[in-house]
Amino acid sequence: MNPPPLAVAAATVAVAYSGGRDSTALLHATVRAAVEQPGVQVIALHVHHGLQPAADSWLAHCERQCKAWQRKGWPVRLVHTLLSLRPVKGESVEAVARTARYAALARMAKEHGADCVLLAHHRRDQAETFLLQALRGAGVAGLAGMPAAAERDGLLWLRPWLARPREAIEAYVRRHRLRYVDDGSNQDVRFARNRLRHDVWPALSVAFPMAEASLADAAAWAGEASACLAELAEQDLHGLQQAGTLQVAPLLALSAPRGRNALRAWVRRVAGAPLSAALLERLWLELPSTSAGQWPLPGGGVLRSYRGALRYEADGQHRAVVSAVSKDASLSIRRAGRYRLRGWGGTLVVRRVAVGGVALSLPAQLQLRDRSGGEQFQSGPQRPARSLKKQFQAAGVPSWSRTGPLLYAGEQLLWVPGLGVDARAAAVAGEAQLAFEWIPD
Ligand SMILES: Nc1ncnc2c1ncn2[C@@H]1O[C@H](COP(=O)(O)OP(=O)(O)OP(=O)(O)O)[C@@H](O)[C@H]1O
Repeated sequence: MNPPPLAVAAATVAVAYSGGRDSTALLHATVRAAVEQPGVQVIALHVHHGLQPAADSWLAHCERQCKAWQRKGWPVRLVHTLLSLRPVKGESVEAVARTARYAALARMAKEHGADCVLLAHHRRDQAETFLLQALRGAGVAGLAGMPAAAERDGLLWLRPWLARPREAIEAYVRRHRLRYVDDGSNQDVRFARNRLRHDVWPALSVAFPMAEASLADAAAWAGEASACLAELAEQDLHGLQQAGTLQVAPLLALSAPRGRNALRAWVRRVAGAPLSAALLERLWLELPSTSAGQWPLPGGGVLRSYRGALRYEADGQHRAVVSAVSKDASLSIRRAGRYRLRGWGGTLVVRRVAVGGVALSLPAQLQLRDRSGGEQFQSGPQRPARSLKKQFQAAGVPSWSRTGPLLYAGEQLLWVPGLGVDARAAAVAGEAQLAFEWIPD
């Protein structure tokens, strides 16, 4: 089996290592590939969820395994986090564990200088995810399953074996006589994925021997469809957004599937959470006849329509929390993603773009500042630099769209919320570049 793509990774590569069969195989293959590339260090990240007594012995196993490989001179070390999760009644244990696990993995990776984390999901996991999503009635974004590569929390998350059949990983483990731990909770049929594995998959694979490959293909098609919908929404939102609001009349002039696609994407962007199917349905029915209305979002915040524009407002409780948190003065951005800045009361969304951004290297050390009054901003290459106040007035940026930090690299002003990139900092065409968007809470 091919080793994971270390070429894309930097000097330190992190592998999420539960001690189970798949991540043991991936860690082993990664460390062996690192042996061939002097200078590359592998860190095995283990999360102890604090949910099962047996988890102590899994951590001990992972420690022993990494020490044994170190004794062979292999460039690997274990880093772990102990959590003590106490899901409250009604919360899904799996969901709580997953959220906390990814947060712990991200924290450990960053602390130890890795900017890429490898996960050991394979083709069977993808096929199962597709089926589980379909059984939940998901749309194409859910059916797309897990991405092979994703940028999140300032890290690159890779699943190098996502297209590999499960049998190939089992064969690898046998060939190298790898020892791994068996998580007893995988037998617990209260969890949907375990029911699928134990009750459905054996029968399905006998009746349809190609099930794993076909379902993983279907997930890939759904992924393409989902990417097309996201692009279409991006294009549509370009003409529908005005100063942080969504213009209702042009939205409703789109065909229903296209308009709903744009509305879903906008809410996800401003509220940072998906719109439920039921609320989307309601909005689509009520927007045409409501001149001033409001629709609370289950995750907090409210959508308000007024004078033909739809706006998102975070709830008061949330705002109180924001004002109690101090404003970050610096930020390191090395890749696209959503950067939540609680003290500033919003989220900085960073995207890769072909034109109109700043060079990829500039945001690596950003300073975040409030307006002090003397700033000069240049809106185009042939334009004079003018005070921010004049630029805001000329561009008709309302006061509530002027919130958010000014972004600087050293003393160079890069970007201003509501105005965009300062022309003096703009990247040249063809250069790798990033664009920003400020979304207030
Ligand atoms: N406790 C953990 N600590 C670190 N990484 C984890 C942990 N649990 C899961 N992962 C990572 O997420 C991947 C998927 O986890 P999941 O629980 O779905 O699979 P799994 O069948 O337990 O995988 P494995 O056989 O490697 O344990 C794992 O392969 C591993 O890379």
